[in-house]
Amino acid sequence: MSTPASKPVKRAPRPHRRPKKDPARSVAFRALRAVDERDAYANLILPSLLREAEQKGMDRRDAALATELVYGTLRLQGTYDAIIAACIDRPLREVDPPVLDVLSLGAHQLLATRIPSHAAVSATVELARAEIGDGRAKFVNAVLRRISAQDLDAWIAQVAPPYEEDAEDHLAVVHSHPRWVVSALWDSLGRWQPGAAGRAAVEELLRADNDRPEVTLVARPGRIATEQLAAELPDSSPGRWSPYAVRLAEGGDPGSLPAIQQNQAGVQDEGSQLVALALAAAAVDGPDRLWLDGCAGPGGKAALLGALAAERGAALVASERQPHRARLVARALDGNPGPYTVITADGTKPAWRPGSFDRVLVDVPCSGLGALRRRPEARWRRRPEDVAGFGPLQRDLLRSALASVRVGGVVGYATCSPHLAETRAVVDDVLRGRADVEWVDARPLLPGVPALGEGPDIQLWPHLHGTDAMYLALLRRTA
Ligand SMILES: C[S@@+](CC[C@H](N)C(=O)[O-])C[C@H]1O[C@@H](n2cnc3c(N)ncnc32)[C@H](O)[C@@H]1O
Repeated sequence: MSTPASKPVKRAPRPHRRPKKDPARSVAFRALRAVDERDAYANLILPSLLREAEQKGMDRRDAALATELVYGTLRLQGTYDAIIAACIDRPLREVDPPVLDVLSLGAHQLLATRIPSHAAVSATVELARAEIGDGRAKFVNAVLRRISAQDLDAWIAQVAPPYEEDAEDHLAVVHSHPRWVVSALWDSLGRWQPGAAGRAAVEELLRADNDRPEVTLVARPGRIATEQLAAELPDSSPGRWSPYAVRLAEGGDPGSLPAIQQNQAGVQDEGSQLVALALAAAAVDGPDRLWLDGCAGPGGKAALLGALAAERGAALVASERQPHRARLVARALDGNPGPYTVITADGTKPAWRPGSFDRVLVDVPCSGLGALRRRPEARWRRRPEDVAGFGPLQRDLLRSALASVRVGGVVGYATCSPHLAETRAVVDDVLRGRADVEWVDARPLLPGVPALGEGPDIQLWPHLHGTDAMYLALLRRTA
């Protein structure tokens, strides 16, 4: 029996397989899109996406993975962009932003986590199928396979320009900072640490910006003892410099602590604690009854100042221009052991008589280049012109603070930026030609804190002090 010539068989189309659900990567992708599209802040959008996903059953491990993916990808975006650019044959700016976000998430898993390469590629391609479609998923697959061909060090050696040719460009790619930020940080480090601002030191600083910062709490004096707060947190360790600081073990959730819920303690970087402590420790001539925080929102320093003021029978006025931030200040001060008032006011047009206060803090709006550890997207969003933009307001707020303090009283001018244009340059400009103000050396007011430079003002550094890069100048009215 002969078999009939077989007809060409028409292959049945492969059944469409739905992409697998991966809650961690999907949350991470949505967070990156929100940061990119809506200028969302990762530290605000991510917790709300996680809460939503947890209600649908996401577990803690996936939440931790999503957090690592979002923060890690945003921090190392500059390095990943250079690597992705080397793996595609068109300019990076021609890649659709959602595709680029998926690629960056994949690059982070491949180059900076312990996720095995095959799992990182397949999970990211699944994510691409679910979020941006099958066609683009193929492109993602091809690019990720190229990226997976070598490790991060090999990629950096390939894509970063040689240090000897252009040191700042090299560091910008290796440590994932915009070039202008590398330049500004290096200038400032050179000003404050002249003997220790070579390549190794600036690399340590840039690396510290890419480390996950530990969470530090402040035990507000008069409300809870530091030891008592520490006892509530078994794996915590004492602060390095502030007697009120308690450092949380990794993975702790401070929001759930009774001491935080009752305002006895707060989340506060040690650098911010030191600013408040130094201002409170500065000598004033005469009475010490009324303190002002002129830029108080959201209220971290005001809450510490209020507690310190209460200990010596002084009152605090906490002033903030934006009503919603003034409400946060009121919440932070709620239950303060001594008298305080929260007002909504423009600090450049004081709502009080000149010379009303014994101590004044102005923690002015700034570029935030000292807190890049905490705000992973900030370095990509900020522009050099922002720094110049803050200048007039910073000068006005300092002038106004000097007018608000009485003769013999002290003003603290603080920024969470080490950019010289926002720190010493502002103070020098405001003091130029004035004979009624003297510098107070801030260094002895921070006992035990090393590497504070030649004074009288101080600059803290993440790599040297483990704090945000806070700046503080203390100034006394003399006439
Ligand atoms: C760096 S933040 C202060 C942080 C605060 N000291 C803390 O530790 O929580 C600067 C604050 O100044 C406020 N601000 C901006 N312009 C102001 C003005 N003209 N008068 C008063 N506050 C102002 C901003 O709204 C912002 O809340």
